[in-house]
Amino acid sequence: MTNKLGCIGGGQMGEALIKGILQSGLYPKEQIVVADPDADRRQFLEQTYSVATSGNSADVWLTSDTVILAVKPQVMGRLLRRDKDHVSERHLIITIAAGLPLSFYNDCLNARAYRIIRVMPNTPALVLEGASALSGNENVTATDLQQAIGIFNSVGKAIVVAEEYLDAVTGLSGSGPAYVFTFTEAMIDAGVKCGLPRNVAEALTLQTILGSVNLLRQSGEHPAVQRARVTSPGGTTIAGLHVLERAGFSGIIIDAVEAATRRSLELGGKR
Ligand SMILES: NC(=O)C1=CN([C@@H]2O[C@H](COP(=O)(O)OP(=O)(O)OC[C@H]3O[C@@H](n4cnc5c(N)ncnc54)[C@H](OP(=O)(O)O)[C@@H]3O)[C@@H](O)[C@H]2O)C=CC1
Ligand SMILES: O=C(O)[C@@H]1CCC=N1
Repeated sequence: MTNKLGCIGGGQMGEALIKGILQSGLYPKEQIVVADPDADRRQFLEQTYSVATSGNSADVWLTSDTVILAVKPQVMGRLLRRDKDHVSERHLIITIAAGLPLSFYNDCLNARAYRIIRVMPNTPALVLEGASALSGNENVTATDLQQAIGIFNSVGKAIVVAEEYLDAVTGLSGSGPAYVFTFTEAMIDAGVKCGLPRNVAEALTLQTILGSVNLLRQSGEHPAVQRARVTSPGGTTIAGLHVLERAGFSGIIIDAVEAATRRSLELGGKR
């Protein structure tokens, strides 16, 4: 047992997980190694997080018992077929790639006995507020699952789901931060359009979103109940909500999550 955590792919999500894991203290920097082909990227990761890096993913398999696969789904097959001689039963393989089913990994590695956990995290892991759902294959033990839950709980909240749900998770919470950022940007612009200085619009928008989420969490009430409390008869809110619903706001959000879920299924070759 080396107890090292390896990450193959030091891009947006690899970095988010490393930063979050270091911040949480789950692994010290000495126990983390990251592989990425881009020398500038490796230098950035070394300088920013003081972790070891390598341009060759084989180094990660050699030094680590737990390996997070954080490369794009489109390059995963090539990577696994190239690295398969370095992979063994001692590895706990954790993949965060969108769409690719657990069966894909065993097919690429020509093996049935590997312990593989598929996870869909999201970028708020950077600030320890990530949302992750995960599912393991038939070889995964309760200890493996606890280890993966520990890693993703260290950067937010992790839940175990049946694998069949992971494409919908990808469409909802994996891609979700992008919808929230788009909504946030639109709210800020709306404040500016209505005459607020940009910094005022930004501060009010961020606090409104944060406060609304905390209110939902702490009250435990359905969003519709809280929405009704904001909406005075004949008042301002109903005027705004009328415009949102006439434009199909709820339907657009549902369509977006459904489209992203469909794309995840496509990436996995299911449609
Ligand atoms: N971004 C997100 O919000 C989320 C992403 N994911 C999943 O995480 C994975 C990574 O996504 P993301 O971080 O956004 O993508 P990025 O493109 O930012 O990161 C992928 C990194 O992997 C590197 N890479 C490519 N080939 C290899 C290789 N053979 N060995 C080691 N590293 C390699 C890439 O280098 P180079 O660019 O030089 O090729 C790049 O730095 C994807 O599978 C995605 O589906 C999951 C949840 C959320
Ligand atoms: O856009 C993507 O494909 C990845 C997966 C979920 C979030 N980002």
